[in-house]
Amino acid sequence: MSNGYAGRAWLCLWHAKEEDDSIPRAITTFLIIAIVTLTFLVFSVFRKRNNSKAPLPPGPRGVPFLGYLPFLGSNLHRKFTELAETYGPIYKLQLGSKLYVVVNSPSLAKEIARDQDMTFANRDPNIAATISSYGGRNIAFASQGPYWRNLRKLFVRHLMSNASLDACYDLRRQEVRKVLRDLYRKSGVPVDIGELTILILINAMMAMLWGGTLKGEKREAAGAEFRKVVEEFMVLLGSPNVSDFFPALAWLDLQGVERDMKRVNQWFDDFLQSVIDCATGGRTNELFKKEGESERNEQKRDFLQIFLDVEMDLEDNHSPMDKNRALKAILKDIMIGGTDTTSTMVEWVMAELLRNRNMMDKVIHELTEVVGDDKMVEEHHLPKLKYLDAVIKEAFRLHPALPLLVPRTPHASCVVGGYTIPKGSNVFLNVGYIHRDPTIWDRPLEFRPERFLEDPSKYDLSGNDFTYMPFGSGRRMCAGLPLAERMLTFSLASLLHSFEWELPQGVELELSDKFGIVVKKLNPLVAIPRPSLSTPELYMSR
Ligand code: HEM
Repeated sequence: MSNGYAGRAWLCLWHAKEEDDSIPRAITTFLIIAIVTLTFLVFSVFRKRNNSKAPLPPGPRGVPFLGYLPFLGSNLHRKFTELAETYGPIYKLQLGSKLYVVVNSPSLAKEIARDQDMTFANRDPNIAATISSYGGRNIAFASQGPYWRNLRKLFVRHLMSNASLDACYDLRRQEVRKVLRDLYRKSGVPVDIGELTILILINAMMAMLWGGTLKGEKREAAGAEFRKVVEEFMVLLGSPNVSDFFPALAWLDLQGVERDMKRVNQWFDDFLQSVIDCATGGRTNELFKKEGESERNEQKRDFLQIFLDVEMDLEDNHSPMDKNRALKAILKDIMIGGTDTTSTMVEWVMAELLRNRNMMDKVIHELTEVVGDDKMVEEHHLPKLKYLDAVIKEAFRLHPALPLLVPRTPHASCVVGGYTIPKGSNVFLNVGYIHRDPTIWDRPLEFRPERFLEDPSKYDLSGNDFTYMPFGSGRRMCAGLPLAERMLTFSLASLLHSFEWELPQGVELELSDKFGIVVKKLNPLVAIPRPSLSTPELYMSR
């Protein structure tokens, strides 16, 4: 019987005389209620089956409208760890109108980053990231597809290859040597290690990006300005923004994040454009003509020059303007993705070594053996520094710069660990938690580099072992790993070989951290350098 027919029958019977029709009327009413209920039940079961057989992951309850937002606090990584203790290997959080899923076990991380890597290969950039990436058009935030694939291929093949990195070694070495010279002059004076290393990283990155293009004072001036801009950029990228949790309110830009990011981004953009113009000797639309070629320095091939010479296959649109934008997006990927992360790790390693003097002694002993105290560190020494390598790996385990990686977004609903992860949700791989899991690591809170020496082939940084992945894993893992490894080890080896480091008198070293897009030490590390090389002339070498 259709609902329309049942409805008409019920109306007829209802208007019949009460005394004649009370029984049929009751039966009909009962039948109609039964049919409507049955239809509703069948429909909801059918809908549930159609959607998925698996439930959503468990998770804490929030409050109406805001979800779990009021309970998150400012140290996201610690809150996520606390929740993992209660809800287990996978849980969900409703934050405003968005659903977040946190994964806390190696086996589920493998399901995401290997078994279903393709499904989870998208990102959902927040508003600040969307602005800074030209609407998700850089490597870090582009959705997977031909554009992202080609951009990443270009980056990895042409910039991160051993040949390219060897070709620009001289450019980054000069920057490290310059800092060592300055430090020599400041011997005995307390130094903020974080400030020192971000300076090394920004100057070295700038040298590699356009060091053969922009020289001398122009570059020095740009370095100081750049540091301020990169800092502001990182704060804006990591700020919790109401507009991200409630897209319907985004037009109000309540915290002004969108406004501020547009301003900072404009500075960045103008600067990059002027460097590109300088390299090409022409305007944007002449980018891929070879007019500026004669002025280029072929001896020191910077990244910009490598890029300008490469055929860019960006698939969707081949207009010169688009290539120009892709180029700027990649330059930003390197400046933003590569400087703060690497310098933060230098600071963590130095802090752990200053706290564990016996390990510091072992590192110094190894450097003396491999390099000699009458020489400066060179990149060819690095593969022989096995103990320093283990110290760095252990620092990545206990203090991963991005303990939640960069969230991934599935392009379709799927099932992980028996739970549905809906399309479009944001998925965090909680690497910080996995790296301290006592079921995986013996005495996980101890800093013990020896664990990486026991079986050196077991752990590397390439994300193949899901118990250890400070650079992520799968197709979205860090694209800059080869450069990060070289820069981090070279900077640390140079600082530790050229100087003895000690804490200022009375300073108590503690290792608490603070959450941000990169997790840093809460209190800056301050230490005093004293020259340790055999002759002062070595510090003056270039
Ligand atoms: C110690 C230094 C660094 C650490 C700890 C680090 C860590 C990471 C992590 C965890 C991710 C996300 C991986 C994922 O989602 O699975 C990432 C992505 C990325 N990193 Fe790094 N990174 C470092 C240095 C660098 C450097 C030096 C560069 C550039 C030269 C760089 C460029 C990128 C890019 C472009 C992405 C996005 C990849 C994509 O989405 O396809 N990173 N990095």
